[in-house]
Amino acid sequence: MSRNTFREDEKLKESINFKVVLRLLSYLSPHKLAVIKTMTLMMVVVLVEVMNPFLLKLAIDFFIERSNSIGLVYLGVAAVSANIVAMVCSRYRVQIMAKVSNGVLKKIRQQLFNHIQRLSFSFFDNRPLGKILSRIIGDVNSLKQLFNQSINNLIPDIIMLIVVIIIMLAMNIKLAVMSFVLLPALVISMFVIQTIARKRWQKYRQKRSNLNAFIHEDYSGIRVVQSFARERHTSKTFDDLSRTSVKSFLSAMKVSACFWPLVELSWGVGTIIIFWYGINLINVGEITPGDLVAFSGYIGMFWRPINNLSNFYNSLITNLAGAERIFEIMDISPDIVDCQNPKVLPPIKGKVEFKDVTFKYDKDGETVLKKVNFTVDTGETIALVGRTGAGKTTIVNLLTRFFDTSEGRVLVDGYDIKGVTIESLRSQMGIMTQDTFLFSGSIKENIRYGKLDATDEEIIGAAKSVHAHDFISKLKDGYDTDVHERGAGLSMGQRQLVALARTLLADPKILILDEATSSIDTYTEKMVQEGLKKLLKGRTSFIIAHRLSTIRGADRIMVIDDGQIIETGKHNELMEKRGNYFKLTMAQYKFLKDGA
Ligand SMILES: Nc1ncnc2c1ncn2[C@@H]1O[C@H](COP(=O)(O)OP(=O)(O)OP(=O)(O)O)[C@@H](O)[C@H]1O
Repeated sequence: MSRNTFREDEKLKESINFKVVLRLLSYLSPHKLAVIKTMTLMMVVVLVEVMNPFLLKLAIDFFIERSNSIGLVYLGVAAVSANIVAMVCSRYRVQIMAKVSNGVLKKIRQQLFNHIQRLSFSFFDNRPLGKILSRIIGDVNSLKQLFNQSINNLIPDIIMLIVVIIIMLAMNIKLAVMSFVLLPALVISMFVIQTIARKRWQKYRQKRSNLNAFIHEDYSGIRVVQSFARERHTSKTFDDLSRTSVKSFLSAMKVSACFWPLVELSWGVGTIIIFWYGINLINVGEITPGDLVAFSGYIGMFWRPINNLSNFYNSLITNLAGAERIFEIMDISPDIVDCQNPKVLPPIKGKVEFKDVTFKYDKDGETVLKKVNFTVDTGETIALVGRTGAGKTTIVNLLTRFFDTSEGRVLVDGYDIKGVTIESLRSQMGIMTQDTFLFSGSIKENIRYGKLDATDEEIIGAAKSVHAHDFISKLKDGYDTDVHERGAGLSMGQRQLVALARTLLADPKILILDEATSSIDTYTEKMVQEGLKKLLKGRTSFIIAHRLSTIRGADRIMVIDDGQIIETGKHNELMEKRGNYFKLTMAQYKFLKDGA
């Protein structure tokens, strides 16, 4: 999936990629038995269908002609019975296939979901969420059509076509050849129509995907849209995208609509030719009237699979593009993975070391951290300060292995974090950022996310520690109060208190608070700081805060500038030094004073 926004069309493939076809087919291998069953049932259906015109010929030429009504009744009963059997087989076949195709799709969707969850931040940073969603939902659904069509129609159609051609040739070569006269012209026109239509349908998909991406982006940023009163502006963008999408739909429809009339015309003209030529053959005694009636039945059976096959070809190309996009995502390896034979990080104490750490987000991009060195002892509280864009968040992103160092090493309790499993590393860390995300569900469930087997007492204990208990108890349903996705329904400060309780419940040995308390008012923050003080005991913690008043009590303050640590010390030491920290503090103090 290419990196883009709702303004750009995704690149789509034009030809059939057989590797993709094989990869798709491999999903059927656990269902071999079901596929064999379906094929057998389909053969029965095809056999009965092919038999019908022949039975009609028998009825006309043998029984009606000789006025043998008893024979006719027997033949009728046999034909009806055979068709009932075919109907039952057909129904059973559809049931089996529905089960198989849904099983396959469930597996693909699950694999895709699991895989995307493991992908690195950079994947999500570079792709609109709306487009990712259309992969998981839209593209997987389009595969359903492909699976159903290929197993339900493709094989029976091919078998039907071959059998019908053989029967027609066996019945009368001249009449058969006459039936095929229109075929080359039709195949060429179908091919032309399908090629144009396919391109247009692809265009429509691109436009629809852009529209999805825009809707998602707009709704995610709805607060910004409304606060700037930009509804009219976004409605216009929506209207433009929607109009383009409808336009591309209509343009594709226009071409596709030519398809059926063409087939029906060929079918009709073909049948007229057969009757005209057939009557001549009857007159010279070369065929019987029964032969002609049977032939007209076979001609329908001849055109139908041709039409289905060309439809299938079209759908194959269109839907394969969906499959390709799915596999393209599945083939993206996460940037951050466990090394070969990783160790499981044992329960840690919390010592952290950065050794000559250099880092760039992009290979050719700017160096964001330059040979950073520091050691943090177990239980120390470190504050990272510095102007915006200095590299503070990047430092903690490296510690949590959301990104890997470009050079140098990060050690936790002496273990190089690249040598241990990501799960054993991150499960011992608690990370809280400013954009607190709460899931839909009760407050209790949200706190329990930190420790899935936590008891109610533990949950309440954690909430009390961060002073969240008071406000939660005042809510109508207390801890069972429902919060909506992202925490709507709670104030920003309340959301952060819940998130703090969640993080503390996880009992991490290393705690990272990245602007985590920025939305808590000074009074609440004071309480939280009290609670945190108790809980930070015995934990190594990194606090990033622009509000310098919040980090005064830190054991050590590291001032970051341009990817380097330029000052280190306690608040008082740094203030006395009158260096960068002093300047930052004074600037903030002046700003607050002027603002007041
Ligand atoms: N995902 C990313 N891809 C590319 N560059 C990034 C990415 N994240 C951050 N950067 C760049 O890295 C530099 C350091 O960013 P970082 O987020 O570490 O700064 P910060 O000190 O935490 O800033 P702030 O106080 O504003 O949060 C910035 O120049 C930023 O533009």
